[in-house]
Amino acid sequence: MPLVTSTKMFQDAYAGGYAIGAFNVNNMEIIQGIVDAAKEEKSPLILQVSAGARKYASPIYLRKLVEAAVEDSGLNIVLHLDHGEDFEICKMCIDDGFTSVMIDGSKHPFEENIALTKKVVEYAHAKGVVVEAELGKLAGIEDDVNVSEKDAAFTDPDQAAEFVERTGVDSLAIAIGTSHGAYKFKGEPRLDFQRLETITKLLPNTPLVLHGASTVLPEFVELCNKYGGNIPGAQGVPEDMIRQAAQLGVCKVNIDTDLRLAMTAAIRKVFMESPSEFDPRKYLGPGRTAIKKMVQHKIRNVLGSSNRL
Ligand SMILES: O=C(CO)COP(=O)(O)O
Ligand SMILES: O=C[C@H](O)COP(=O)(O)O
Ligand SMILES: [Zn+2]
Ligand SMILES: [Zn+2]
Repeated sequence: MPLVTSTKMFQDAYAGGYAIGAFNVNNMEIIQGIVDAAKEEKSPLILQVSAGARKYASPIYLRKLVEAAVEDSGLNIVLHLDHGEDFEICKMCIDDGFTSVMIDGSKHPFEENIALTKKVVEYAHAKGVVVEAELGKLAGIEDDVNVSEKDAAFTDPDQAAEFVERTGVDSLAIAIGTSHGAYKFKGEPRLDFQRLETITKLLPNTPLVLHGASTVLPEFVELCNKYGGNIPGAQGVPEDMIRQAAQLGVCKVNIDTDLRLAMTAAIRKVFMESPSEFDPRKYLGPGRTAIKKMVQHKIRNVLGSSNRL
């Protein structure tokens, strides 16, 4: 089985009202945990690599590990660049065999974002690679932010329609109130579902992407803290909101923080309970198992992508 693009995965997910998990990978244990879970759940899968991950593990190691995962699992897997910030990194990944890239031009003015995205789309499509772009600012929106500030940060539906039309991009990451990391909301979690519905109406059949979609399950924060961690006040996107988003055109759900928390909790537990242990396999192994359980939970209970191969 080869690396594949997300085109068919997204079509099926859109029609079925479920979403595909896009999980960030940084090393062998993380990749193995995720792929094992997807295999057991018979789920489509996107593995995504950030610039930071490429710097940490080196591009060739990550690519070869993902190739090994494809060969070993027999799964169709999408290899995706997460948050590519310029044309060069997108080109590098496309030339390197990635099947999907994100060009994140969201920090640029609208017209510049369009020009940059279009350039990546032209290069990628010529090589059979698909492209995700982003419109709107993902930074966490606090309760005391007023309506016009929120309007400026969240994705404008009319602009989204124009953006997709003019760039020919394959999927679009939108800002409706999520943010990266473990501290997403100060008060009650809230996402702008009305905005999401408007975007979906204006862009029927365009797969939407939700970044910053970790739930930050209290159980795992508590485990980290119990075993010597210090992560106070962490809060993520409730699982029901992810389910709701998947019904409204969101086909790709990005998850990194929840994997980090699961792995960290498991490793902390070994360190606390077995202080004389110093074989890395004895803590990286449980870390890998924790990743697998977390991904299995997401696929089965939140994203709805089990048995969708
Ligand atoms: O959006 C993400 C990667 O692009 C990850 O989001 P989380 O920090 O919520 O896991
Ligand atoms: O969107 C960000 C992802 O969580 C990746 O994070 P990173 O840049 O620390 O690798
Ligand atoms: Zn962004
Ligand atoms: Zn992201």
